Amino acid sequence: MADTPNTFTATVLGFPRIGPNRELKRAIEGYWAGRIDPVALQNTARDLRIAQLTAAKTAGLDSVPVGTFSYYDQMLDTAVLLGALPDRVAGIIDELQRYFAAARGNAEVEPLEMTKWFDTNYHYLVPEISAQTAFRLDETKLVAELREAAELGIPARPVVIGPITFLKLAKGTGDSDPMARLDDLLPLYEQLLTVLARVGAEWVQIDEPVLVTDLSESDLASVRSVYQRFTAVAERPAILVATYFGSPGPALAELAATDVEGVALDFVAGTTVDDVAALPALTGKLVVAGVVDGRNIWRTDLDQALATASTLLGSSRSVAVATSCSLLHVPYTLDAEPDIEPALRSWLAFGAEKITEVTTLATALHTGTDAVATDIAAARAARQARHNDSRLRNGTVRARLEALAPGADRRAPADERRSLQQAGLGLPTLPTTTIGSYPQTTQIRVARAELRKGAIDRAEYQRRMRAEIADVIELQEGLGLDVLVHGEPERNDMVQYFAEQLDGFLATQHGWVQSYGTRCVRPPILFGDVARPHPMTVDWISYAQSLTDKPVKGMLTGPVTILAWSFVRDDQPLGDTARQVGLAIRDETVDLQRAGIRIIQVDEPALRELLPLRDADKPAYLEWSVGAFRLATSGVSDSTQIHTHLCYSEFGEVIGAIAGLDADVTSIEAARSHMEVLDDLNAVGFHLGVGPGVYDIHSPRVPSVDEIVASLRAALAAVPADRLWVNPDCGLKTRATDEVIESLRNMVEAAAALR
Ligand SMILES: CN1c2c(nc(N)[nH]c2=O)NC[C@@H]1CNc1ccc(C(=O)N[C@@H](CCC(=O)N[C@@H](CCC(=O)N[C@@H](CCC(=O)O)C(=O)O)C(=O)O)C(=O)O)cc1
Ligand SMILES: N[C@@H](CCS)C(=O)O
Ligand SMILES: [Zn+2]
Repeated sequence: MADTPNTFTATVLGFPRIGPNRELKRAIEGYWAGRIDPVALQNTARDLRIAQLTAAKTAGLDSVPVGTFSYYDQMLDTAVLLGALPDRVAGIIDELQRYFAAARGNAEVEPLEMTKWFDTNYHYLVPEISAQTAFRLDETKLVAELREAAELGIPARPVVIGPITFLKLAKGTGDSDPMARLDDLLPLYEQLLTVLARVGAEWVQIDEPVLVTDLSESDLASVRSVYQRFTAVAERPAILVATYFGSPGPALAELAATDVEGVALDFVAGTTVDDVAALPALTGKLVVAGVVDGRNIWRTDLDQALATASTLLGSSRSVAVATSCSLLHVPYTLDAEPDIEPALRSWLAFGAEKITEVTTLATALHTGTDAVATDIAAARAARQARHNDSRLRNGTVRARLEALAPGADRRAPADERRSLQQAGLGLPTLPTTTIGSYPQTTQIRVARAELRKGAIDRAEYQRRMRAEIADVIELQEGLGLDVLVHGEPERNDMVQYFAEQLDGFLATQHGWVQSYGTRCVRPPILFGDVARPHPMTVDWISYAQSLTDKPVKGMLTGPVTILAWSFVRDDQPLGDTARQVGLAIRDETVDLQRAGIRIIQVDEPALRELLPLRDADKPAYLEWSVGAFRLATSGVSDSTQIHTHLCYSEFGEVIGAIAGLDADVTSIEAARSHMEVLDDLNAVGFHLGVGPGVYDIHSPRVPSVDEIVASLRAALAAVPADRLWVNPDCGLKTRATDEVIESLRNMVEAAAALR
């Protein structure tokens, strides 16, 4: 390692990988379905990587991340890199098949668990580490991608997830704590450093986002010892440790105390120039300044970003301009959105535009502002125009929120509501229901695509969706479910659907972002005050209710989830925006009730996801998030039953907040954690209705009646029968119709057997 490595000036921390037109999604799904062979898949992947590398170099990045491409997920790739796939897939000889078996399971093996990547809407696969995991370096993928970039003359910087993040996010199997295996993992990283140096890497980026969470003293000590140890490797690239999604807080001093050559810091999500100035030990290092937001889509305030970078230059040896995190979390380019109105468009920057912002800032920082004066002036004008735009403020909504009485988000005591609701609904004990969506068949998506292209008109679209609703109602009546749903066929997505109908939001046509594996979402852009110009769901639900005497649940997405899965405005506190969305949903509940709907479910699967990463910030978040939900659900009368639904997370830290939501019935993912959530709810005095998911909808496997009876018996050990509901873990939109019918038939039979 040379004493002074060549530094760089402009970079991003990682790239999206699905392809600008979701080419990778289509290729992988084609490979799974046997439509294309592995070579065709690999060719698509290579073409996407090469296009991206070339574009990055052309745009002027002088260090380009390599290795952030993935067929499914970067944590899974790291498990492959370290030989840490679970034994149950070891017998699968074909590498690609083994990889996808770990990712999504097959008829014989269970996949790895999936969970949210910090506070984002991206899901990673959770590595399983035991005392026996036999780590073994397999650098094939990373080295191949590095060589691929080198052949194109790209100044490539390999990226790997660091050992502390890898182990802290892993799940211990047996009694073992993954962190106990840290010392066993370090020689592999040391070996990797040497391999990368020999292939020509001048720098390596080691991602340690876990450093922005609260760490124990011993973990902090590991930060210093691990990275100091890495610097002792004789033949290695310069080391850049990357943190993102927050400030590394005390971990920064530990890194500063080592001889690593650089640190990447997120100045959008909390790190400050003072944090850097306070650590003289950083003076000799490269600071990669994440001043361009990698997670949101607003055009950067170049004046402010440049001020930050310039100040840093005063206290560091060198400064590179960068995005705050990988571009994984934003769409590829604004070029794909010709329909966005020009004024609004000028406020935005997607992936490609962010790369340009980075190079503009790097030029300004290192060469002077003259060369980019026009760009800086244009950004300033766009920001000013956004600030002054009348659509940002809706006086009526603000006045309505101001005028709300202090008790407006409270309902009568739960027991009073319960008797009223039971008298009105007359449900049996252990009522059966589903979470809302039924399979989103190709037929449904094609109808929507045809509507978009103008091949069918709105009346025809409505006719087809009504036919879907009628089928789903008939199916549920046939199965003997007690509380029915309309099946959500008309929804492209449970957030986008609402955003498309609310003022203050902008929906994109092609702004796809990976959520997990090949599944993508198009987060709407929340740019201004939110208002509901007209009812959003009443016609569909009323139609469904007209087909049956059983109660049909109105189905809405809650304010916290709408925010979590949108690009949110950055010019006011999120809690204020949440109240505006809460008010819009409240109006919808009132209209549903007026239309004769007696049960309304308001989904909040993202309640846990938005929980701040540091303990100190959690109480304030829980206060506003619970408040926004209560505002959304307290406009109806006490005889209307409010349900909520939570999934996709470990609920431990939000269990008190779930009780605080005060929903009459909460359906909650529980099957995979064997109903443990019920004990947690009991521990916080939860006494409302609860529907712990009795089977896992993430797998195509049909649960038997006996299995569901066993789940229900486990639930009955924690919850009295008069509070227990029977439902799957989550919606059924990603499942096939045949599986759904069989599974629900067994679920209804299991409930009947226990009654
Ligand atoms: C519950 N989850 C959600 C999250 N975030 C959201 N914003 N929404 C969610 O529901 N986060 C946590 C989880 C993540 N889970 C999932 C599960 C499934 C998907 C998924 O299936 N995504 C689809 C795209 C869904 C969609 O927007 N559909 C649109 C457009 C459909 C489309 O691509 N049409 C084609 C033409 C028709 C065809 O050939 O199928 C086209 O336009 O080219 C719609 O239905 O109209 C996916 O395909 O990835 C996401 C997150
Ligand atoms: N009502 C939604 C919730 C998903 S979390 C559904 O059933 O798909
Ligand atoms: Zn769910």
